[in-house]
Amino acid sequence: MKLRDLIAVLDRPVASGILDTEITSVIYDSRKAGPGAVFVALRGEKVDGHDFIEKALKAGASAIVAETAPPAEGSTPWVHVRDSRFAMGELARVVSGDPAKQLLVGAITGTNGKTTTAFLLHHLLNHAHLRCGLLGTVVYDVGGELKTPTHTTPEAPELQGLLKQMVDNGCRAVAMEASSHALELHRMSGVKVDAAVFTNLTQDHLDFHGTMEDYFIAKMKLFDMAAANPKGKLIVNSDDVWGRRLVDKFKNHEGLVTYGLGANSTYRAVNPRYELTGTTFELEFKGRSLLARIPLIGQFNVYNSLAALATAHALGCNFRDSVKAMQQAPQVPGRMERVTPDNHGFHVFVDYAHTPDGVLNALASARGLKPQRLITVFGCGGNRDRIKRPLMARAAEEYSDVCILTSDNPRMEDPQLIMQDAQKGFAKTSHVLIEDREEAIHTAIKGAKAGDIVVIAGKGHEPYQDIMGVKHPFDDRKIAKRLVEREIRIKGEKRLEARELRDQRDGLR
Ligand SMILES: CC(=O)N[C@H]1[C@@H](OP(=O)(O)OP(=O)(O)OC[C@H]2O[C@@H](n3ccc(=O)[nH]c3=O)[C@H](O)[C@@H]2O)O[C@H](CO)[C@@H](O)[C@@H]1O[C@H](C)C(=O)N[C@@H](C)C(=O)N[C@H](CCC(=O)O)C(=O)O
Ligand SMILES: Nc1ncnc2c1ncn2[C@@H]1O[C@H](COP(=O)(O)OP(=O)(O)OP(=O)(O)O)[C@@H](O)[C@H]1O
Ligand SMILES: N[C@H](CCC[C@H](N)C(=O)O)C(=O)O
Ligand SMILES: [Mg+2]
Repeated sequence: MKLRDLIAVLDRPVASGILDTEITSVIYDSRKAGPGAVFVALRGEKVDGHDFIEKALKAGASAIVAETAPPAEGSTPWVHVRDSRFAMGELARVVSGDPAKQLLVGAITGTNGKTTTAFLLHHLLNHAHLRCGLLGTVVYDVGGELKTPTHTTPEAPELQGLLKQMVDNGCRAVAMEASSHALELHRMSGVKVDAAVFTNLTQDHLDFHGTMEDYFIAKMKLFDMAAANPKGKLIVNSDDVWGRRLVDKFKNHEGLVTYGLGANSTYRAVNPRYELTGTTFELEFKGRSLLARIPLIGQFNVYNSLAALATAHALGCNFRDSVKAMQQAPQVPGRMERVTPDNHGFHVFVDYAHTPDGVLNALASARGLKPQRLITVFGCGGNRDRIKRPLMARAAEEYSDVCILTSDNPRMEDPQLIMQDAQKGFAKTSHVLIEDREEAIHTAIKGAKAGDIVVIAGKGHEPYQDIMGVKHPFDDRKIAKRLVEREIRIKGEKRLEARELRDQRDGLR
């Protein structure tokens, strides 16, 4: 496509140089530059992409998009824009042929529950024979082909490329997470959103957004996008206080639907029953009531299921069929994932709770299963929101009988200092500090007795531990399974030894 045609989509660009240049890709990293690429200079948190324009050109980039005017001399194709991140979204969309136009786009935002709801929606849409892609924290599925994610919501050029692959692979829909970073940084700009879903808003990412209000404003952008689509649907958790603000803002929008456990929701769950193997509840909708069963644990998964069901319905799936299909919902990797066999004496769950509210919800769910004792292993990530650390400790001890505070991904920080930050939130004394995460998990499992539940929170599906920028292989689920098997073996051996001793003693009598 010619640069001239491509930039027609931008708002008042100031272009110079040869505009008939052929453009085949949009990039924002000079190290990936080559012929056919338009390099978009982004002002970053660490460096300024404008400082890499020369490098991009030397590497063969065909054109530049920048927030600065071109140097006086030179004939480089150059497009001067007001906001290069926003421009990048539009350019990436057009270069990829606007794939979202050919897909039903269900996008989920909120502090917690995005991944789970996206997985559930993906399941329901596939079940309704709407071949569906999935983009989020755990996996990118572009229609049968799986990829390891770089971000929860990737940068615009990658995002548009993935959507295009979905279209090429015959997908008709996509279930995607819209992170607040992505919304703030215009990674989704230009994407046509058919259904915007709001799960909840609680404290996280204040290092990036500064205040809860700004964090909320970032999330709200997804709803402006859906509201701009004449067929757009807005699906909101009306039990959440921030959700109610969304409801208020869009109360006159005909695509607005709500869900929750509260009395006035469009989709409402009542009488939930929580068991080790799943949850049942009655689902009320327009005076009808259906019995729903999900193989997922905890009240928060009732919310995630309601969100997915309401969205699938809004996107045209048969409601009754979807409710039935929820019985076969997939286990979301690392979200209250049980690693112990059904008949085991105590149970171990691996969960991704890494916010105060996430921890509270995960542990409340475990409590709902009525354990003898609840043993929690958790830590806080480095180089991220520091304010949440003591709040996570507070949340952990609220429901736990024993808390083992350990290291999560310390990244470039000292794990001892992160733990000290968190420790300030403990009001009681029933906690232990063990920096080595494997040792912490081992201590919890060794100490667990029949009837107990161990929750290992924070890293869920992550297969690594990020220490000083190096990702060391580390998987809570694999480690917990291995340690449980070891305990079973040791206990078995001890029982055998005791029996042999008894037999010997009896033989001696
Ligand atoms: C806070 C944040 O989101 N940062 C994003 C931001 O990085 P940055 O502002 O620090 O960029 P920078 O390193 O200063 O570089 C500025 C520009 O110079 C360019 N550059 C740099 C060096 C060079 O040699 N050549 C060159 O062209 C870079 O490619 C970039 O375009 O822009 C980068 C490129 O556009 C992103 O990759 C990066 O995501 C980083 C990796 C990240 O960790 N983001 C996380 C926090 C994130 O986005 N998380 C959310 C999920 C959050 C949730 O759980 O809800 C997500 O969607 O994944
Ligand atoms: N609806 C919910 N409300 C509150 N907590 C939830 C909800 N759903 C999940 N959680 C908790 O939050 C954790 C993260 O869930 P999930 O991965 O689905 O959310 P997410 O929004 O995608 O998170 P992230 O932004 O980190 O990717 C879960 O492991 C669980 O402990
Ligand atoms: N999406 C989350 C992941 C946190 C996972 C946790 N294990 C940590 O490292 O803090 C974030 O970027 O804050
Ligand atoms: Mg996620």
